[in-house]
Amino acid sequence: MTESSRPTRVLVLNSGSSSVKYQLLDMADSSRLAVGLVERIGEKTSRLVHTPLAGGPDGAGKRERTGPIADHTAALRAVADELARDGLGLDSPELAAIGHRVVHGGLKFSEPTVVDDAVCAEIERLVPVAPLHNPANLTGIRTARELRPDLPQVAVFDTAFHTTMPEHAARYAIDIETADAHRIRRYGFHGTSHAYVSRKTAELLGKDPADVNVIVLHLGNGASASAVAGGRCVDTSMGLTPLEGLVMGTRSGDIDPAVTFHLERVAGMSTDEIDELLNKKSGLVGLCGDNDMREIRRRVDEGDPRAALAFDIYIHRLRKYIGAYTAVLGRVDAVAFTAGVGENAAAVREAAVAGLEALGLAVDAERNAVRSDEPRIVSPDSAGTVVAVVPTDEELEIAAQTFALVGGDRSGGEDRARAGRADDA
Ligand SMILES: Nc1ncnc2c1ncn2[C@@H]1O[C@H](COP(=O)(O)OP(=O)(O)O)[C@@H](O)[C@H]1O
Ligand SMILES: CC(=O)OP(=O)(O)O
Ligand SMILES: [Mg+2]
Repeated sequence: MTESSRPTRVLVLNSGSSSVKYQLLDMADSSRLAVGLVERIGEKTSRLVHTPLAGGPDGAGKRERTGPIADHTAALRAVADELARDGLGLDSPELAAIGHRVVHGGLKFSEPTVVDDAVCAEIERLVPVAPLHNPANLTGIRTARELRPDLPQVAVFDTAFHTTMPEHAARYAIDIETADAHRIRRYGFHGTSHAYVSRKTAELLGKDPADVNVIVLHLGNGASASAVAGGRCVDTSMGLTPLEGLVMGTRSGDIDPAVTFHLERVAGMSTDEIDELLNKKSGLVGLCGDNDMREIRRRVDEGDPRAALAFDIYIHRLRKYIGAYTAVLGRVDAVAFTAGVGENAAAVREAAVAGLEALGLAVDAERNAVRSDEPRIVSPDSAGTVVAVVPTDEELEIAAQTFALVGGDRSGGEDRARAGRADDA
């Protein structure tokens, strides 16, 4: 780095309840310098996998270490040590900022925001509506601030992209005073992915995002659908929390809310037990004991009826959302599949649109079977609506938003961040 050049590197942290995923990117050319993952934090068998990529994208220098990592603070210190071993330490003057995925930003944050004490306090206030995610996000931010107090830390919120939803999509039909008193409404999540994928889908179609209507199906462990009209989110399947909507790895998605009263009154379960049941013991794992779609497909192919039922319920819900968002959008230019399941499970894509020719939807078996990291069309040329696989890249999007906010130097970011905020949550 010469004296006049500005730092261009951004470290992105995605802290989950028991894991930290991270990437170091150079935003001068959007290249990746290192990627890694710490998993099973808090257990004896924690594992850190670190891959430096500066010497080439083959991952040849991959390093792995196992052994207890007590908490997220220890995990981030271990990540900092690994980066330092490659000469990419957090003390580097080439680091422009650290970007953090924050799952719940309420209504206050519709833009990426430079973190200060007030922002931390707001993320903390939202813990009850993102109990699996916000506490880990906050620990990541606090540790990173301790390690580099001089560096801008930018929070990029999962909820931000969905703040454009119209009131009729964002509100629940419950007593309006009660809802407002407790800020109960639909916020939506995975917004960084929905924004990135809807934009990439327009690119794949050779069109301006403003001219394209897309249904994005983000199918990972957590899963959500969104309806994006001309680049703006108009509806999404997750709600007050990431529990609503599609069937997920361990979450139920939509249920009759009276199921919870019934569990309490008739089954004698506590609120915490019901929370745990719906968030961690439901969805695919609750239905068939597995939450990994690869394993479920293997069992389906072997004729396992429980796995087949779980798969069918998952697909049925997905198809209902495709139908619903077709009605919400009126005209659908593309349906884009993304995240671990959406990008890799051809059987899910095929089943999700089977028999929907009347909606213009179909997959071409040969195209659908292709494995690739590139965005690609899997529908036949004759289909009225494009079905596409568009790999998501939340880390790149977080890095880009972070870098754009701090302007590649350490001034000005805060004012712009504040200007981007809505009035109140
Ligand atoms: N080849 C594959 N076929 C089917 N499913 C896959 C494949 N690879 C990954 N998955 C699914 O992707 C899921 C993880 O997706 P991902 O987007 O990484 O989730 P998250 O970010 O929520 O951890 C796994 O649970 C697994 O079911
Ligand atoms: C919001 C959410 O569900 O995130 P994840 O898929 O990472 O659990
Ligand atoms: Mg994910």
